[in-house]
Amino acid sequence: MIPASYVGRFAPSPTGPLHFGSLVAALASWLDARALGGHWLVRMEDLDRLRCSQAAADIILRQLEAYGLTWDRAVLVQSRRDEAYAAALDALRAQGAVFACTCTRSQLADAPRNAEGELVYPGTCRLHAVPRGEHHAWRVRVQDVSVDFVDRIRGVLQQDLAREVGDFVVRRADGLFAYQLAVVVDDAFQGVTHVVRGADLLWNTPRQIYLQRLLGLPTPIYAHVPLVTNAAGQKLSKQTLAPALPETGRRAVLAEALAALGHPPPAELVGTAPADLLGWASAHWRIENVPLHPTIAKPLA
Ligand SMILES: Nc1ncnc2c1ncn2[C@@H]1O[C@H](COP(=O)(O)OP(=O)(O)OP(=O)(O)O)[C@@H](O)[C@H]1O
Ligand SMILES: N[C@@H](CCC(=O)O)C(=O)O
Ligand SMILES: [Zn+2]
Repeated sequence: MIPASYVGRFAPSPTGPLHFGSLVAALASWLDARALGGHWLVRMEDLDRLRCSQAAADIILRQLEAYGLTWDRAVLVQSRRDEAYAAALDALRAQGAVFACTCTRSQLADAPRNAEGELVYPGTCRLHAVPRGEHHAWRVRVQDVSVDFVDRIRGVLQQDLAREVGDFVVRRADGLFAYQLAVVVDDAFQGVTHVVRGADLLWNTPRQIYLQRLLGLPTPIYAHVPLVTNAAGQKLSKQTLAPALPETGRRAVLAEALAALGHPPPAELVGTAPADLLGWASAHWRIENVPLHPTIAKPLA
């Protein structure tokens, strides 16, 4: 069934140019929006001012354009949205859903870790009614609930938030708002109905749904596409030195990205212009054909 109004989005962090892995995520999100007659938005997630730059944001937009991934409406930039995030934090404070945490990294060094290697907050500052000290983070008090959601690719998923994540940070001690809060506020602000993104973010989803419920915001429909890995089996990323998307040979790269998403173009279309490949792909897009396994090796990585 085609939704009455579909809004999708791609939300890169402008810490460097897009690589083949980010192209696969952007392409999946764009195709899903176009195939279902929706709008597709771009949001620059530049919360971390030190790691992000305007130059990288400009390059990303140029890369998306060059690969034919056109967006609707103006690009939303998170570094200009502090007021909205502060209002959301106030709303959480007003309902006693957050507490100030003064734990330092070293104090938390022995805390348990979850399967993703993330620290599970041991609850140290939960019971302090007032902040102890000036520099403190704000953490959401996670009740003993499990969050269920249906991923369009991965099916029904469930996470015991208290056990697997614990109270999580919504504003860091250095004053920066956390990704989890910003993404929830902005997805709602932009009217996003469908999130299609990489599986590296799969287990962030329950935290985001938890915040949406606390803030009275709608929950989008989620789909997480497989992560592209390099020859060493690592996620393609800036940290693993994934090369920037090439400026030549885009047709072949796009065909490779479509194949990674379970939509290899027919032989006669390989080598045609990006717009033709994308036209074919949006007409043939079936999210159920996206591979289910969590990673895909990039042949030439
Ligand atoms: N190797 C990958 N395979 C599939 N999707 C990916 C991969 N790397 C990033 N993505 C997706 O790209 C989107 C934009 O993320 P962004 O470009 O900010 O990547 P990132 O994870 O910050 O990259 P990096 O790890 O290179 O810093 C997200 O939806 C993310 O899930
Ligand atoms: N900016 C996030 C992605 C946000 C999202 O798609 O929810 C990242 O760098 O991975
Ligand atoms: Zn603490």
